Amino acid sequence: MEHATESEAADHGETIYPDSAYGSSAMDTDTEESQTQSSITLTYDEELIHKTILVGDSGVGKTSLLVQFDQGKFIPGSFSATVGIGFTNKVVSVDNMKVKLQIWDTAGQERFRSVTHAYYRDAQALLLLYDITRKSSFDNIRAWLTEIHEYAQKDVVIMLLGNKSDMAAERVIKHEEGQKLAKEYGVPFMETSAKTGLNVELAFHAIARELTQRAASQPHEPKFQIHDYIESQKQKSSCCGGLM
Ligand SMILES: Nc1nc2c(ncn2[C@@H]2O[C@H](COP(=O)(O)OP(=O)(O)OP(=O)(O)O)[C@@H](O)[C@H]2O)c(=O)[nH]1
Repeated sequence: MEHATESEAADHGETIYPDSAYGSSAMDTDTEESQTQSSITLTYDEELIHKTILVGDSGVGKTSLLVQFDQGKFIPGSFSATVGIGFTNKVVSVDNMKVKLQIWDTAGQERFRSVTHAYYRDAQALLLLYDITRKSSFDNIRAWLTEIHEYAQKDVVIMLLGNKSDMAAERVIKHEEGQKLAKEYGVPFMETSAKTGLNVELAFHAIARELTQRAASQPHEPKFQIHDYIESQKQKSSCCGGLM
């Protein structure tokens, strides 16, 4: 099994999340409005912690998407590949309930694959990203899905995201291609931009809502329809802003 060391990270000029593979992380910011770990202790129900993992090829924008969701900003400039794995906690509201998303950001590079596989089985949701300007990242989605089916829980919620939608001039993967692939695998799909923030909140809120409804619903109750929710919220946000 490959392990990332700090000296290895320094050699490659990469970002490392110290000790994150063993349960703590430099990225553990535990925020709704950047709350600290201690201030949040009593504000959420322990049962409503949902583990979500970001996966996809190196450079598709996983870290950037998480930073945009957590801090509402995009840091342009040189690309610093993730080493190993790190997590960020973020509290979101679902129907007036506080729900904590523990979001694991994985390294897309092949050499860290065995490290990240170990985290799949605890994940309740998985955001699978490709870059709309890089065909290879889209072509690799099938291989990612094969891995996911091998290592993750059977009922894991998967969402396909075509990131970097702001880069219209460099686009090589059409929106419809992403939609078609997602349909083939029966997973929800949307295009996102970690730069402009397009659909970033929506992606994470849809996951939070789906997992919360699953946790709370009775067998006879109608199931939450994540596809319908995403479509309705896309329409709302293009007209009025804000998530319901
Ligand atoms: N224009 C644009 N650039 C983006 C977007 N998302 C990420 N980038 C850029 O793409 C590069 C890679 O982004 P990262 O977030 O580091 O990619 P990653 O998937 O976390 O990469 P690994 O850590 O190696 O797995 C960086 O230079 C980002 O600034 C986006 O939505 N739009």
